[in-house]
Amino acid sequence: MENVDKFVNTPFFESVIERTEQYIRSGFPVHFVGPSGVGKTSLAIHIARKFNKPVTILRGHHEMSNKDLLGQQYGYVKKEVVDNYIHSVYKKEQEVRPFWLSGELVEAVLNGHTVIYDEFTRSRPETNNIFLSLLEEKVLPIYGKGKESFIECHPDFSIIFTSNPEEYAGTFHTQDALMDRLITINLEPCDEKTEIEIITLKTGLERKDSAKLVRLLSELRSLGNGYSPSLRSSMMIALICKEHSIPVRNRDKNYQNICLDVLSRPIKQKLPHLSYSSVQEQILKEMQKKEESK
Ligand SMILES: Nc1ncnc2c1ncn2[C@@H]1O[C@H](COP(=O)(O)OP(=O)(O)OP(=O)(O)O)[C@@H](O)[C@H]1O
Repeated sequence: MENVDKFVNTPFFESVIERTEQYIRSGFPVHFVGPSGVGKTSLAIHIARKFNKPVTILRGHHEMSNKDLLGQQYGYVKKEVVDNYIHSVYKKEQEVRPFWLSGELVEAVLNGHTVIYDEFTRSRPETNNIFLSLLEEKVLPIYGKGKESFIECHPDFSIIFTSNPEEYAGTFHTQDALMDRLITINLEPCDEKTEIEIITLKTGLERKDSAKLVRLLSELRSLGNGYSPSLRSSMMIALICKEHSIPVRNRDKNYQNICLDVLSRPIKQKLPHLSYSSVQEQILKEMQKKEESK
């Protein structure tokens, strides 16, 4: 689908985009924090493109190490020069030196890329330590490469971090010193109008059907705490309905089944005291309520 990568911009995003651009142009790194599926990565990519520099995306994970970011020795290269120009003289010179493969962050720092470090709290704090000097002193320390111990940061280099809130499974507590260097913006879930726009544009579902789906999701989100089911869930349902010509009608059995399959897990997460079947009853009850109130 042609609109898959398109960022849907509505008044909801205007202020945060403007502020982020200002902070970055003043040389400060920005950090978007928010629940899963709220649109942090999409927003970061959209803003990063505005700087007209190559965009490097790093994705944090438990196994990420300094070697991934900075590079590492990757075997050896051997150079051999044989001089046999005069028959009676045979000279051979050999040079063996370690082959260094630069990490992605090095390229980005040297060449002034805009970096998105997505889900950075999924990397270990000790891995993220290198950002302390990069963000403050504008130098990147290079370990294990002999004499050259740091590289200077290109003036165009900028960086946007994203993360889920700390209580999310699989995230590490970030060192205060790193948090202190970032401007952290808490991303709230978008408003209904924006969600309808995103679904309509990205899945091709008719606007009135997107609106119906978003209303149902909003009701279900108001049960329990937190932002769930996410925008990802509404897009999944919309795309399946669109591609298989399933009517977005609360009494339609196929539509009900898709909603139950996609929504039961996230709703159960919000309402852990309920059994799986009670969660499904709750979803169906909400769907019936909507149908009656039409
Ligand atoms: N403004 C937008 N325009 C178009 N699509 C969007 C927009 N915001 C979010 N989306 C879509 O919603 C889905 C979730 O967005 P995204 O991956 O950016 O969320 P996230 O907050 O980074 O999630 P996670 O924390 O799980 O990585 C994606 O399919 C994305 O394309």
